[in-house]
Amino acid sequence: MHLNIAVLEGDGIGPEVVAQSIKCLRSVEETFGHSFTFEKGLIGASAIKKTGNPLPDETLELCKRTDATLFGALGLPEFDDNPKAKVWPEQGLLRLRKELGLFANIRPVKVFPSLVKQSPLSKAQVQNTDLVIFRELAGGIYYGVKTIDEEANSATDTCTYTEAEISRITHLAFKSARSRKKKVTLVDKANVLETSRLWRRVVRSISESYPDVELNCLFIDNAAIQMVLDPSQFDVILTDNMFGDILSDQGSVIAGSIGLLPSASVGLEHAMFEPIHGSYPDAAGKNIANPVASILSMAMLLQHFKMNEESDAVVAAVLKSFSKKIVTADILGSSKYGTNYVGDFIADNIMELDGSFNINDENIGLGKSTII
Ligand SMILES: NC(=O)C1=CN([C@@H]2O[C@H](COP(=O)(O)OP(=O)(O)OC[C@H]3O[C@@H](n4cnc5c(N)ncnc54)[C@H](O)[C@@H]3O)[C@@H](O)[C@H]2O)C=CC1
Ligand SMILES: CC(C)CC(=O)C(=O)O
Ligand SMILES: [Mg+2]
Repeated sequence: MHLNIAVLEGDGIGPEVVAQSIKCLRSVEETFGHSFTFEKGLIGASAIKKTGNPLPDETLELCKRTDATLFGALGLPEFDDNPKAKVWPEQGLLRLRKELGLFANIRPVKVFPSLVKQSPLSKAQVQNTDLVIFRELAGGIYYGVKTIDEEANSATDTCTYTEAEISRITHLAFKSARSRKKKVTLVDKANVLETSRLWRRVVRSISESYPDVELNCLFIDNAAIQMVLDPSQFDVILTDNMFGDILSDQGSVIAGSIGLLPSASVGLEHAMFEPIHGSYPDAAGKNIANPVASILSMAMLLQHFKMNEESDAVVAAVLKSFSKKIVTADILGSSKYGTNYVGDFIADNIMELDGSFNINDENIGLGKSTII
């Protein structure tokens, strides 16, 4: 298969972790006889510095005409909370997601057997954790009307959702649950927020079309507790943009490190694959960032194109790196291995599987039918 992939490295550790994914894709290309081409685009702080725009037109056009986008991370401290900044790197990512129609961000949270000890939770609490968060990605408070009144020192952010926005991701979440443990948990704040009440009405109504899937609803504050106490109780978590953003970072602690968790951002026409972490500016250029979240996001890209054997081969190589303790310091404090070394090891160990690797036990937590 030939794929033309847009590569948006972004800022901070973005370029370093994406470089490892490309290395691994070269290995997949060689092992399985595919052909991948890569076209780079600017986004984020580096795009602002070069063009004044966090999402230049060429980048948007690139992502629209290529088969898929591999994204690193963006953001730099000089822009964060800076009242003098006129534009923020994050505006580039939010606009990109909107323009590409990426309405669902699928974030699997899996505790890999060889990393159970890395979780701050006990083995009993985490060993059966295998959940996936369906985070609405194109609406909600991140996109609502904002105001700032400098004189009065007051500001507004507005959270808006429509039935159509809730409905499209809800169907995806229920379809995913059907191929998993048949359970959807809607996480919201319906005791306070009108948008959450709308979510409940729409989701409950849609759930009637999926009688084989159990639906329950949980307030976000309780969900945060439950996720730490007993993450294995969850299968598919369906939630809005901001709650999903925050809850998935919490999930990453359970898995052992935010440097492990991948995601797929999908819509009807386009798809983008991005680690859940940010640009970790303190680590930029130090060769210490964990590349696994980016590499597993790339594995989700392969799944998206039905290259399941190829995706499994990447996951198998990642698992081998865990079992041989070829990991970065966020996983094992005493580790002396850097981003590049771990990336090289994983790329070198991508090979056709001989059948002894049971992907059903060791997958990255994503049922094969979850991606549209
Ligand atoms: N998708 C994106 O591009 C995102 C961008 N951001 C931006 O990133 C910048 C930094 O934000 P933070 O809140 O510090 O979040 P962050 O995710 O960049 O880093 C938080 C902490 O997570 C750990 N971490 C993150 N990635 C890691 C990796 N690959 N390997 C090992 N450890 C890792 C580090 O301990 C780090 O201090 C900000 O400008 C923020 O707006 C934040 C989240 C997502
Ligand atoms: C710009 C932010 C919404 C990025 C982020 O934190 C995320 O998508 O996880
Ligand atoms: Mg986030």
